[in-house]
Amino acid sequence: MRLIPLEKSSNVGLWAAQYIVDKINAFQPTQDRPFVLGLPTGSTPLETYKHLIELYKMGEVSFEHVVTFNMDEYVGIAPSHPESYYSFMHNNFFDHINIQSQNINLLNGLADNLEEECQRYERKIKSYGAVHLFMGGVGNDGHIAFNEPGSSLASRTRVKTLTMETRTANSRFFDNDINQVPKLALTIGVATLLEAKEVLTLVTGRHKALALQAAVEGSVNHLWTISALQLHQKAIIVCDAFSTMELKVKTLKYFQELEAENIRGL
Ligand SMILES: N[C@@H]1[C@@H](O)[C@H](O)[C@@H](COP(=O)(O)O)O[C@@H]1O
Repeated sequence: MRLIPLEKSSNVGLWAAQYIVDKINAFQPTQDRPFVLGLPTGSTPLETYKHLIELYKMGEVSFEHVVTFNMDEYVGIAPSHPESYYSFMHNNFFDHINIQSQNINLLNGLADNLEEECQRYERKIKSYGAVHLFMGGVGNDGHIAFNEPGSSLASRTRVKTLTMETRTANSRFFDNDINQVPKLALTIGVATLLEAKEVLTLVTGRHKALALQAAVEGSVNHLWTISALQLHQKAIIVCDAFSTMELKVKTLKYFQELEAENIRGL
């Protein structure tokens, strides 16, 4: 695992955006050989999306031959709902870049048969071989995508019941009314995520400190699904200073020294 400890949360977005752009450009994607990018929602990646849009507008990257797969979607709200992940992705990213609409993949939380929808998604990912780079965030309780505490580390895309903690955290997007927050979601599984060639996780803020500790210093444990990243060959966590509060000084120093070249000035 690589841990990139940066000072400010704004630097996390900048670092991640530049990393993604460099990966896409090095891959030199074409129509027949697209770059496959996995994407999250949430407040944390907003800064990254902002920088990706800027880099696109500056001509530093093209998304014409990029295929995207989102991590998750609420069950029971229409794509047109302002808080659907469909709306989030279009408003904050897709509508501002040159991605082709047929290259955008999101789970459909209104599908008649949710099980079949999840299997369709898994098949679609497999049809591209693998996701080249999956960006993600983490919940306060260490969940990745919507793989809540206790999720099987072998899980695949499926329907998941959201915990009270997640619904409470996300109620800020639903007029602070937990009753408006969907109780179910569709989410890629932990195993689905681990099959990506590379996983880039963004962690910012004091409220994520325990999750970061579980990811880096904890043992692999289904109660903190983020810890499954320890099983991945190429996992990168990029974080700000606030989120490192629960790490041992020794741990932090170790990664700071390892990454000295990559974090200079950030
Ligand atoms: N399903 C999403 C996760 O993918 C995301 O990582 C998490 C944290 O979001 P935020 O970045 O807003 O803290 O929120 C939701 O639960």
